Amino acid sequence: MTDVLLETRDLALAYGAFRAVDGVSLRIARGSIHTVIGPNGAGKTSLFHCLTGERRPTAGRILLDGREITREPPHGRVGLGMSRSFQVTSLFQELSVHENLRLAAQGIDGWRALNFWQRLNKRREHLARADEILERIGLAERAGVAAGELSHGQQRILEVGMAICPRPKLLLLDEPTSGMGIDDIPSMTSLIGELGKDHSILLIEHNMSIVMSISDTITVMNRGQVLVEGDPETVRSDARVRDAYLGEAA
Ligand SMILES: Nc1ncnc2c1ncn2[C@@H]1O[C@H](COP(=O)(O)OP(=O)(O)OP(=O)(O)O)[C@@H](O)[C@H]1O
Repeated sequence: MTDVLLETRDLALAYGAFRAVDGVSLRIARGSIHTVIGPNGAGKTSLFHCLTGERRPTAGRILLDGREITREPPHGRVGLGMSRSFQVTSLFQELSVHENLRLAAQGIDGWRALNFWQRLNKRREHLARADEILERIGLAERAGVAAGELSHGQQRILEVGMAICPRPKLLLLDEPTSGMGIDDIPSMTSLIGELGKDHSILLIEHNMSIVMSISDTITVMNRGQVLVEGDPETVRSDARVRDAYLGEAA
């Protein structure tokens, strides 16, 4: 085992002649919260899509735990321990909060192949996992409510809970606070900070106060490339970062 959980080497994604991701080399340390920021159009979402397997990079490599996954399809990456929460809501709206979590815990067990007793044991395990996650994400009191009845912010929190149910090696979060009301943002921030204690997380986030308060490492992208990387203090005080964001405002 190395300390680097996810690595990209000279990763590129071109749309026609335009290189949205242009030679990005990242090293995500095991056990860290690593955030990618950058002005609009910097290439963050394109990078994220390469990592999840939704987009095939035009050049470069991706390694998870030292294993090449560059050509692995999205479901293969999930099987290898990468889990993501979605920007668009992906819950079963009619099912209860608890049932959504149980289904997520059941995830990739492929339990149709198991015998009856194993199935029963697995079911107990999944129920226990759902209970544990309910507590962890602070939705225990809403366990029996249909997911569709939750506030938007609570739905986003449930999505993160579902993403951690199968005990992923790496949790990928794409703008978990997008569309959230100001009142819900602190719960999401503290949830991610809390999860960072025993998970490795790659986060894409616009909200600077969140980024600065919970990240161990920040990679700043600009025009498809890595502009600066370091801890929050280093990034905050870097003139190139200020210039990139000022350029965006202009
Ligand atoms: N499917 C596509 N076809 C062509 N160009 C695209 C496509 N998707 C994104 N782009 C372009 O690639 C560049 C990077 O976009 P991307 O969405 O990755 O940036 P981003 O950093 O996530 O931006 P934002 O913060 O606005 O979401 C932008 O100039 C965008 O217009």
